[in-house]
Amino acid sequence: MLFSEQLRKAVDPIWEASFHHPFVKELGEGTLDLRCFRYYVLQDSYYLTHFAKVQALGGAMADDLQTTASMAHHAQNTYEAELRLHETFMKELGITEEEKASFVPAPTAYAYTSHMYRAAFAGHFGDVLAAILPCYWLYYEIGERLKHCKPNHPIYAKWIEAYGSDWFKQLVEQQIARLNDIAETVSAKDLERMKQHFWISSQYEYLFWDMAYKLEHWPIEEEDVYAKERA
Ligand SMILES: Cc1ncc(C[n+]2csc(CCO)c2C)c(N)n1
Repeated sequence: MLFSEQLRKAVDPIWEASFHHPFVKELGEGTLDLRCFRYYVLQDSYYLTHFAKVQALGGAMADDLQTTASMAHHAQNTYEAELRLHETFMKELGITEEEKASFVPAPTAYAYTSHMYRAAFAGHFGDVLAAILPCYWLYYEIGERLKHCKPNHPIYAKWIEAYGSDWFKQLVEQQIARLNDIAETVSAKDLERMKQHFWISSQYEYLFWDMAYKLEHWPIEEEDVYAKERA
């Protein structure tokens, strides 16, 4: 069994939980509360900024120049495809500069991005790839599942379109193939560590939906901007 297949099997219950999370289901149905999506877009912009940095770190850690160049290209892609999409959403949702300036990463967004840096710190390029692969792969599977949903909210339809597209499929396949190539060359101990990064990232992907659905916040905050909305 390919290393990627072993990983996919190990996280199946976690990914199933993501597929059935109310955030994902309601996004597909178009019934998701816009406050949750708005919150998600802000937290995800923070996440993507760090994701691009981790991709660039991975590029710096790669053994060959082709992979370095490819990872740098992927980092640019995160900016061009996803962060720009979020910028459009922010405009459409009327998120103000003031709101952006007072942004605070939520506990889960902070923990998830920290996990990716920690994986990078663990050793080699394979660690980085294993930690970032669920982001590509899970979103691809969600995109495939939601592809046929026609939520009557244009923002949700645009989100689904982004992840259900063919360019995205190629991106995911390329990273899976890369991970399998690396798996052939590293030790059993390395593979175990990579498996753990993948598993933890999968758990955080689930937590990320949950964070947005519940408008998660730190237990003690000077000014809780979401307190009024939760009340
Ligand atoms: C929490 C969270 N996880 C995964 C993605 C999806 N994603 C993030 S970077 C990347 C690769 C380059 O586009 C992909 C697919 C997201 N947006 N937010």
